[in-house]
Amino acid sequence: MSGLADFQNSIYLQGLGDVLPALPTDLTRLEGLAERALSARAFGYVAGSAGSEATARANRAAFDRWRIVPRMLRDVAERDLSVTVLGTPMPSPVLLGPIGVQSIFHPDGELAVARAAAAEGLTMVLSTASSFGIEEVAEANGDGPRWYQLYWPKDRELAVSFLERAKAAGYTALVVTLDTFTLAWRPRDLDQAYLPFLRGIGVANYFSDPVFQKAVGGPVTEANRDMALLHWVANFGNPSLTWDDLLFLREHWDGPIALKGIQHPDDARQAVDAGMDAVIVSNHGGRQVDGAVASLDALPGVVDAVRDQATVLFDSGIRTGADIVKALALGARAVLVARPYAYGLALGGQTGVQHVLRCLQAELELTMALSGVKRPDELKPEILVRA
Ligand SMILES: Cc1cc2nc3c(=O)[nH]c(=O)nc-3n(C[C@H](O)[C@H](O)[C@H](O)COP(=O)(O)O)c2cc1C
Ligand SMILES: O=C(O)C(=O)c1ccccc1
Repeated sequence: MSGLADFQNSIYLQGLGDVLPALPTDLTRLEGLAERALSARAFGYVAGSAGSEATARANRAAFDRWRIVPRMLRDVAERDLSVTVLGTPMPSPVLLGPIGVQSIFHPDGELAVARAAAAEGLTMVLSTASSFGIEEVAEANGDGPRWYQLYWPKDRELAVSFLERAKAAGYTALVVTLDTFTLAWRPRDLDQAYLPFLRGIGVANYFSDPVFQKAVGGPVTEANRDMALLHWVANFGNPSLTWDDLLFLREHWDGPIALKGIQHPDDARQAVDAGMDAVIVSNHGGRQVDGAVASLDALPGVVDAVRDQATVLFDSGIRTGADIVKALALGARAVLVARPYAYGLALGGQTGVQHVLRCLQAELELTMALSGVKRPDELKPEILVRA
């Protein structure tokens, strides 16, 4: 028995005093509960995907087409899920993926998530589009491990300022998201004509930035707020970036860099050629290209292309411990989870996020052990069959 699965025992023991878990332990049920807890706008924003949402469905269906074949009598008494990813030690191969504008889910937003991540020792990836600033979130995260996700703005000076602030605030690795230089066609948000940024939510890092402030004639007040929001819209994403631009990032960030949003093996190879440390196989949880390949189906090709020349991480569609087993078996070194912890945040603040993280890790550990696996690096494609 190891620490992660102790969570299971503690639940049963609390039951002896008639205390039940505050939230379901089947994390696939959280979305339905969050729908009741959140405003229609906030729920549509988090649960929604691009277009007909075919990619989001494909992400889930891809997990279901792989099945685990458990092995017996392999002495799994001593289990160890810890890994080190891009220099960051982790108790299990699970990270909190970047999610913007978290204050629409809970007033404490990223601060609650930063505290939850630190309490569990897991790495959080802070979005550029956070509702609280880089420095405030770092403070809430304390000694917890943290990475920074960059939405690369048009203004290079602003990009450099974000990187310098993240470095100074103790974020150790950089995640550069490539698939969202503009938001996709998202009917749930369009039908409600809802974009949080235009309401001034999710722009904290911009409004607090000295370079941004210089461009809008000083600190953002009521007087220049509309102008500042228009400047945000004009600057948020940069559709003209190419592979050559990555050199600029390398020059301004001296830690590890991961490219997020990779699906094609050739793009993965280009990332390696550009000296990147990692790629994150992701289709943004189906929120960008409707009708795209399921992220899990894209994973083996990327792993094959990269071999051991870069670290391969994975996200999009992870909801259970078994999903994590499948992604690791197909070659991911670790996974990022997103919507499940946003639902935990909506339903229970910091405690809700910790519930999600504990359930996922306990279920991962138990599923591995019951399948005959003690450590993440023992997970190989051979443990899976096609359904
Ligand atoms: C509400 C919401 C906001 C997001 N914001 C960001 C973001 O700011 N930066 C980013 O790189 N990815 C963002 N993502 C994408 C996630 O990091 C992740 O790639 C995706 O949601 C993974 O799929 P999952 O939700 O099925 O776990 C966001 C996702 C959601 C649901
Ligand atoms: O909503 C998103 O998926 C997302 O990644 C995003 C994009 C712009 C700002 C904040 C979040």
